[in-house]
Amino acid sequence: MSCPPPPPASLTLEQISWGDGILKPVSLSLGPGRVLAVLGANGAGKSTLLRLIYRYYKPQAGRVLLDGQDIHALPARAVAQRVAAVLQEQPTDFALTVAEIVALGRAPHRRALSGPSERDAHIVGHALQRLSLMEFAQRPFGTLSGGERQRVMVARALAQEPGLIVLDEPTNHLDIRHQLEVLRLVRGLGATVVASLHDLNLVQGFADDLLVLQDGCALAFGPVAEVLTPDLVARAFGVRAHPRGPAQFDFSLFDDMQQETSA
Ligand SMILES: Nc1ncnc2c1ncn2[C@@H]1O[C@H](COP(=O)(O)OP(=O)(O)OP(=O)(O)O)[C@@H](O)[C@H]1O
Repeated sequence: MSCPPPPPASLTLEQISWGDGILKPVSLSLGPGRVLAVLGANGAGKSTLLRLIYRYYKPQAGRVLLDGQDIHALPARAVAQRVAAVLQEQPTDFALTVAEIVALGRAPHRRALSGPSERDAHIVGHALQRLSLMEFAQRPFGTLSGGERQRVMVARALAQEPGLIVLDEPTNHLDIRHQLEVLRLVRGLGATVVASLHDLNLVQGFADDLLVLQDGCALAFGPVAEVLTPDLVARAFGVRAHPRGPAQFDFSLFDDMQQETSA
């Protein structure tokens, strides 16, 4: 059964602010399929911004537009059909199996009181496969490692078939191979993506655009290659960015390397 991917969403933030200065007015526009990384020191306002985008918070002022429509003028269910969030907080219902957690991603698409359809089961199976979780499908979620749980959360978002996927530090708990795999997978979904990251080295190769926050203010926004400069790193994080020395490595997946070698 083929499942055409959902169309990517466009996202516009119009002067959104929250919490009496915790997030000061931020504006930006992302075209369908763009990947935005959000960077900033601890407490800069990244999670707050993400919560406004996935409709967990309502802006104190301003609007979040999804495909041109204010998300607070839309029913919550309509937003849930278009926006998936992968959060740092994970489900506490540890008794559910991995397959059951991933199947929760289908909930916004189901009619009240109706059970999972054949298509739902297919999409859940596909999401488990893409995150290499088939062997864990019947394991209780609570028995998984932190990294395995994080992959389950990404699989649940995938099962939701979103047009916009919001991820709060998606590489937390992941070893270097799974970090690269998850970011490549998220990038390859074709959805519009907003992800907060702490590792500056992961931004290049993952994101098209970069938003840097500092003390709740947008310090910079634009294409990664233009925005991510030593000067910006110094201002946002208070550290000096050095060119890589001989004991430093850039990492890539083996199949990426094979493609590069055969190119
Ligand atoms: N509900 C709240 N009430 C009061 N202060 C809050 C609330 N939510 C967030 N804050 C404060 O707002 C600031 C921004 O928090 P936020 O979680 O958005 O930062 P962050 O950039 O995601 O940080 P980190 O990298 O540490 O996860 C922090 O100083 C935080 O303590």
